[in-house]
Amino acid sequence: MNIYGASGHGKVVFDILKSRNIQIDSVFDDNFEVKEFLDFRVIHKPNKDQLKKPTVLAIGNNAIRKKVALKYEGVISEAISHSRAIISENIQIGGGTVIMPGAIINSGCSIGKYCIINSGAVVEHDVRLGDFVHIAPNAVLTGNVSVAEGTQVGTGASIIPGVKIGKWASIGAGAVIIEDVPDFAVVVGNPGKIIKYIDE
Ligand SMILES: CC(=O)SCCNC(=O)CCNC(=O)[C@H](O)C(C)(C)COP(=O)(O)OP(=O)(O)OC[C@H]1O[C@@H](n2cnc3c(N)ncnc32)[C@H](O)[C@@H]1OP(=O)(O)O
Repeated sequence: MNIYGASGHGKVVFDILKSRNIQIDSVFDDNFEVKEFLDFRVIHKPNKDQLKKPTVLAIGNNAIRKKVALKYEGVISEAISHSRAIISENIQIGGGTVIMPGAIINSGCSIGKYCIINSGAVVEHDVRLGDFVHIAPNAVLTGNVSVAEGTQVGTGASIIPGVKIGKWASIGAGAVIIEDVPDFAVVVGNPGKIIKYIDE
């Protein structure tokens, strides 16, 4: 399998693959200044042969991940998870999603494509996540929460049951979200308040 993204996030993806005894063939990155990644020489323009192996996207930024995912859609891997994540068998999960160590995903969830469920995040029963969502470390999504495409839920944020969060929004680290959040909103604090909107 290949890793696309010679970054800190890429190192955690590397550990996920190792936890599943999956061989890493090549590491790609668009940045020509990044030449090495762990024991790998970074490839900047992968050729057709190199792209025959399934490729895991290891790009933390949701918008950049979307751009690269659309370019390489045919070669992106199935969802992958660390062997020490706890994942219900009764969930749906889209290709290209990565689940870090210690994450918990409970029954009835529907997780989109190309999401990141980061270390120790809790995704409770019946949560729905759109594509390109990032749930940062230790964030907690309680039952029946929904998060639309491209939104980042910051580290340690908590969202009470049933709240709906719009697309391409950003929930600040440690925020406590007790009401619905509109598209593109940036929300911080306890209780969460909108401080601005992200430029579309
Ligand atoms: C493995 C990994 O590392 S995964 C990485 C996960 N990443 C995260 O969790 C990051 C989450 N991001 C944040 O919390 C960011 O601060 C954001 C997105 C909420 C805001 O970022 P920016 O748009 O750059 O806002 P900026 O830093 O200019 O702050 C704007 C105001 O909000 C305040 N603010 C920013 N973040 C927070 C926060 N989490 N909680 C409370 N207040 C905050 C700032 O103090 C500032 O207040 P002021 O105007 O009174 O000075």
